[in-house]
Amino acid sequence: MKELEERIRRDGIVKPGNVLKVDAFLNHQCDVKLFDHMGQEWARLFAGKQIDKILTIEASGIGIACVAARHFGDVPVVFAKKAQSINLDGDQYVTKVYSFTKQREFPVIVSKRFLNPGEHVLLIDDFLANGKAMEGLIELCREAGVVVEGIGIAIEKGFQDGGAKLREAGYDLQSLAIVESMDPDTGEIAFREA
Ligand SMILES: O=P(O)(O)OC[C@H]1O[C@H](OP(=O)(O)OP(=O)(O)O)[C@H](O)[C@@H]1O
Ligand SMILES: O=c1[nH]c(=O)c2nc[nH]c2[nH]1
Repeated sequence: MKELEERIRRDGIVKPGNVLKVDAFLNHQCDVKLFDHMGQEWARLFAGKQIDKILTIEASGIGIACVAARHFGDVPVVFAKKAQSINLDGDQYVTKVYSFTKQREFPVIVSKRFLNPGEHVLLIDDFLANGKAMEGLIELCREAGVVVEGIGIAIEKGFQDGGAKLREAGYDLQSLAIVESMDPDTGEIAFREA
């Protein structure tokens, strides 16, 4: 998606350690108009699929998933929580995920009330790196008996192996921008050709 690639080139900062900082528009300050265009693009890419619900993971996936839902018939958005809370009651699907930016493991929790067997779910997130967040969500979906119709990612870092693993496993993975390489010294970013 050209608009997203141009925005990454303009406002993204390449940091050491394979980190792309896009907090000016994606995961701290949010450009809602850009999110809307991303939702529109996913709706085009997943056209014809049955999507009953969107599932994402806190924190950065939530805003993007909510705006995207407007393009999927206002389906509900469920986000997996990364901490237990007195507000989380009843039966839960729980797994663990290693957080790329926080560099530690978190529980990943969804109340059983919000994932019903047989539902068709679209997974959405801001980043795909090593695939740990997606693996966690897929595990919860497997436990719940829901069908993963597709995976929509804003930025995939193609030089990390999350995307390759998911495609190999047969998932319909649609990343709006795939960073092929990035250089923290020059700030140069190369995208995979569509
Ligand atoms: O493919 P992976 O290696 O799992 O990396 C991608 C995940 O990393 C980030 O989550 P993180 O927990 O770092 O930050 P967040 O709380 O801002 O979402 C991002 O939001 C994705 O969920
Ligand atoms: O802001 C971010 N930049 C990244 O490079 C990244 N990788 C996973 N999650 C990420 N979040």
